[in-house]
Amino acid sequence: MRADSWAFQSDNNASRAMERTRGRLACSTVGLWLGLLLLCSWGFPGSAEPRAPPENIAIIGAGIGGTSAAYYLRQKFGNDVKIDVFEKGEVGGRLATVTMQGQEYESGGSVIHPLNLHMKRFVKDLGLSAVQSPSGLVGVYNGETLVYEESSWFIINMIKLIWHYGFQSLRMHMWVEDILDKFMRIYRYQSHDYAFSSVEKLLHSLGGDDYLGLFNRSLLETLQKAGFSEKFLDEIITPVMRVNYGQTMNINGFVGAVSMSCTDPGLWAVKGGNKLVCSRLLQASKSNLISGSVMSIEEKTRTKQTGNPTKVYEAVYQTGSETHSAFYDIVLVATPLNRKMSNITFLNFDPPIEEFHQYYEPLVTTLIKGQLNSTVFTSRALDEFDLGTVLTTDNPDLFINSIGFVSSVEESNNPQPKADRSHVWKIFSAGPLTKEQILKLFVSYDYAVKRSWLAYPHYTPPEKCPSIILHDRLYYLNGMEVAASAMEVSAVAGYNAALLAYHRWNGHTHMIDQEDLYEKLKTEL
Ligand SMILES: Cc1cc2nc3c(=O)[nH]c(=O)nc-3n(C[C@H](O)[C@H](O)[C@H](O)COP(=O)(O)OP(=O)(O)OC[C@H]3O[C@@H](n4cnc5c(N)ncnc54)[C@H](O)[C@@H]3O)c2cc1C
Ligand SMILES: CC(C)=CCC/C(C)=C/CC/C(C)=C/CSC[C@H](N)C(=O)O
Repeated sequence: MRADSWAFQSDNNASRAMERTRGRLACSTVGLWLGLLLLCSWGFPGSAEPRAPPENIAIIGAGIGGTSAAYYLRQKFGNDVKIDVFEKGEVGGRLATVTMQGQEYESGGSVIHPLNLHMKRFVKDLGLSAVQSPSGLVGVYNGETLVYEESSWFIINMIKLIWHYGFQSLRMHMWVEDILDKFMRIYRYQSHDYAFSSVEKLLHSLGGDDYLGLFNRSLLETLQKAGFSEKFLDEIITPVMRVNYGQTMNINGFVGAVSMSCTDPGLWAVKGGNKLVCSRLLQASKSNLISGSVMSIEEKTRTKQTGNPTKVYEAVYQTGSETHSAFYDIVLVATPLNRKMSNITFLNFDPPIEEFHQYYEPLVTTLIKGQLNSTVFTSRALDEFDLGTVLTTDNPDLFINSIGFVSSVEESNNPQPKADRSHVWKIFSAGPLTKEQILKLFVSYDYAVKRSWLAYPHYTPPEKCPSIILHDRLYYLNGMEVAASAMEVSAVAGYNAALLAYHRWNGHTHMIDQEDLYEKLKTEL
């Protein structure tokens, strides 16, 4: 009510009324100030003045997941927080190279999709450059013969594909494109700072129940229901799953689509090696790299300089033969949690943090410089053999998943064979190759280098992804690999965990697990 409306009343009434008004105004002014004070200390919804940042954050693992999380945590929390990144092996993790005759070759994560926007952005912002991945002709071998061979003539290829499989190849392409389009919604959500507390909620936000359904059903079931023929699935889809994930069509439909997207043109890699992205992210985030293995995490109460008792996490870690410990306000676990890969114990949590038993598929990468014995695959002589990659069908007699020629991390074009027609070839197999097996594949060879991996989750849908929030301020990134394992997915997981940690620290609940984000953000520029 406005005070001037009382001016027409009698003096007494007016003065009493004025007093009442002043009283009310005083009350409401006090109320207003109190309200303002409270809002300042709690934060305005939406435009929050963040609470003081955490003092110390730990990230366990310096692969692409951990280093991208460090980068985004720095952006969100600013320069006052100390970020320690623990790494028990090499920075890069599953992004790694092997050296042959002074040249480096990718032995882990190799190819990046042209629409992997986080990786693209990293390369641009961190002063790196991209090289095109080799795109030789592809053939499919079933143990007896090449059941499919690509031609260098686009039109002949189309005719061959339609002749063998009708329009299934085109339909497959459209199916993958739709899934990729929806995946790309995550970039919009993340650029608006939205975070998700579970992988299921993230997938659901991308495309609703159908999208989540992809993750819960096998690729085989999904594609059979969609009417793809057994011949097409055996001769085209299975070989692609074998080269990319070393598994069959029993993997989930989402990772199946991610794998199929590797048949798109324009795949690329980072000049000098993909692992450079990780070391540059560490530098750019001004993190402190600790070369050590984290053994346990336990919640403790500590009295900080302010005198207030505060809950923190104690990380016990080993560097060489020495054991140390340090305290953190927030911890991000950026490595698969299983005994063989990270062996981290969560001590005295109530309720206990569950043990994860995700089985990771053993896979061996062998790089060989030599002259291929093309007669293994075809009766044609080597000088008529023009395939750059041979994929294989699901035949138990075959001892390789694939073989393909590769270029070094410095080469920017398709590798040229040497005068003796020798190339560097990369072979994926479930186990290490014996000398006899190598001699079967090569007429002669100069060098062979192998690297064994626990490469990807063994996919067995329907699956439940581990929670991203393991405890109050303790986060887990690699549950996302249960949906699909790829560099870009780890970068998405790293960004999501950084946003989640930031919003939960500041109480921004409205930025977490928003429903219908796609619709809500449609009108935003
Ligand atoms: C052979 C192979 C080929 C691949 N090809 C591709 C590809 O072409 N394209 C693609 O996109 N993806 C590919 N991938 C998948 C991709 O490499 C991974 O999805 C991605 O690199 C995983 O990154 P990450 O940071 O989540 O995990 P990791 O890279 O595994 O990082 C985890 C890190 O944590 C460290 N660590 C573990 N425990 C501890 C501990 N207790 N204390 C301290 N440190 C610890 C590890 O040493 C490791 O460095 C491939 C993977 C393999 C193995
Ligand atoms: C996340 C999205 C939408 C796309 C990523 C596509 C991609 C690059 C997936 C990687 C799949 C993978 C694990 C490939 C391993 S083998 C790669 C290559 N054939 C090689 O020879 O090294």
